[in-house]
Amino acid sequence: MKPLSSASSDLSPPAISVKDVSVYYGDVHALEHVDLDIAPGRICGLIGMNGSGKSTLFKSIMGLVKPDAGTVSISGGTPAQARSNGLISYVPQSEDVDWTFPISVREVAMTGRYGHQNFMRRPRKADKEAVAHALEQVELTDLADRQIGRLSGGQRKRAFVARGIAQDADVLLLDEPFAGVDKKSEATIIRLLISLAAEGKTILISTHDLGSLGTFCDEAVLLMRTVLMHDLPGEVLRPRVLARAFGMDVLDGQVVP
Ligand SMILES: Nc1ncnc2c1ncn2[C@@H]1O[C@H](COP(=O)(O)OP(=O)(O)OP(=O)(O)O)[C@@H](O)[C@H]1O
Repeated sequence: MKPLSSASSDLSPPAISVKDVSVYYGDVHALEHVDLDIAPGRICGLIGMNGSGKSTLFKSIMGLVKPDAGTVSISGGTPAQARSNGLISYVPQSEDVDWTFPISVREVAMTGRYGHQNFMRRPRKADKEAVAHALEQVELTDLADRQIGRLSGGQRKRAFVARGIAQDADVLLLDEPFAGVDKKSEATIIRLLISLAAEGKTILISTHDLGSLGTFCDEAVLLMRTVLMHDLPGEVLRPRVLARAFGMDVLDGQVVP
């Protein structure tokens, strides 16, 4: 496991940099003064109880929610620049996806190639090869032509991970990719994340599965509207820290909603 390094080298900016970000939904203070730097090539686990602001943080990093205060940068640029340059990919929570949309698994993965295509968006050989490779990696080649809604929970998550791989994004955000997912899909996703990080990709992943987090993350962040702790997983996952953050909601290493 790599040691925690909050700062990147002087030459390269952090892959993800969140500076004093606050987000309000009316009178709900979802995030307050969040500071977080993640260096390139790291896998960072994001934990926090329900409503602690994890999804809001992802959406702020993606530029889908505009912070009321503070700034976000992705490899030194704005989230909008990162999105239009295909630098960042997002696996949203299942509830945020319209599963009835008439799009196949292959087409979902192909949306990751939009940044590589011209305005006509006609897939070229390189796009088709990247998608085929991504589907193979997530073990969905056999289901490539199936409508996305006709997949299991784990297969749906893997389809979105395939989109990120096909996109060749530098930064991957995964919002609870293990929720409702079988152990095989979870193991496939974890294996892929480790190999993507070894290639230099940066990964921020939220999960309620605290047991698995310690096995593959380089660092962990405990969020409760603000960053309570950012350290090695072994430090953040200490029972005393978790008991303070989650109260009675930690049972056998699992956060119970
Ligand atoms: N669109 C919205 N409008 C109003 N309030 C919102 C909205 N989205 C989130 N909230 C509120 O903001 C706070 C943070 O929500 P968020 O979804 O970011 O938390 P979370 O940590 O992802 O939760 P969970 O673990 O349940 O997914 C909560 O109090 C939530 O009720």
